[in-house]
Amino acid sequence: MIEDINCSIDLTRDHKKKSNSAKSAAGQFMGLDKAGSNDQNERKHTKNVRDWKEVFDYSSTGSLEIPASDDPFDDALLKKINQWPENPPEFKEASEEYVCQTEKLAVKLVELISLSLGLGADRLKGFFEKETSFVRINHYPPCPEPHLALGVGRHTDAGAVTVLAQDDVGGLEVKRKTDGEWIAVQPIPNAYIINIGNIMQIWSNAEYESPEHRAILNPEKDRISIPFFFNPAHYIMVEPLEELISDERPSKYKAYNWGKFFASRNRTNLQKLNVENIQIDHFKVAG
Ligand SMILES: O=C(O)CCC(=O)C(=O)O
Ligand SMILES: [Fe+2]
Repeated sequence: MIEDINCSIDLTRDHKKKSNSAKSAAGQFMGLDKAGSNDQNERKHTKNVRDWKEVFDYSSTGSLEIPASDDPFDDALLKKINQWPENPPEFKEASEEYVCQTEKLAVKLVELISLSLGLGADRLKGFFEKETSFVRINHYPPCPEPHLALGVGRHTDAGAVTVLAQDDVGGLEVKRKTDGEWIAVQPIPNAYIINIGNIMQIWSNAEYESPEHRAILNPEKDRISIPFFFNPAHYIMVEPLEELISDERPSKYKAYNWGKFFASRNRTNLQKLNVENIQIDHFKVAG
């Protein structure tokens, strides 16, 4: 992937140790937007090419506590509170019920993954105590020139696991590792797509891998997809689980702070940069 990028941000500092001095900055939350301006109309972009979409985000717990910036020496925290539209009136309740049920599924999946790694079912539970999970409702409007844009550019999901619902339009593609070919993920009615995220890749010391994926556009039809990103607490240092490290299988990644990674991704999602945004490859142990 992106071997030649210099990551100038040091996310390897352990922020839990410094959290006593953290200043909490209250802010509003909608679409990870501290200014409180509803970002439903914002065109997000992945990998510095504008994505052809609008999004609506809400957290599973009603609010999120995350670092105010990706500066490793800035201990300020930001509390982002869900913002709900008045209409349709059922929207808030339906959305909250949706995330409540989806989260139960994500918890179960993480337990099963944990068992599959030869660990106890609850081994990963503690990481999610002050979780930063959220639902994103993606709306991709029809695109008159679909070959010139992407709904979401290629990326891997940053969190632990993603539970993704999509409508019947189709557009999600996953990159096949063997030949780099983009393969369409056909919508299956009433079925979720489960995506392994970067954090699970690292916890499992690459026993699991987070696949690269993207969403292409349709010239005529709107498309909706709804990922639930199951994410740990902001202060968690992400690193391979010690039970999975041995002389035969040394740790493949350096530890990094989840909250700072998250803040960095959010910042670079909103800027036009000359480099691509931060990737877990930056934390790969050389050699
Ligand atoms: O629209 C989709 O199917 C995928 C969306 C996605 O990958 C994301 O929001 O991270
Ligand atoms: Fe994704």
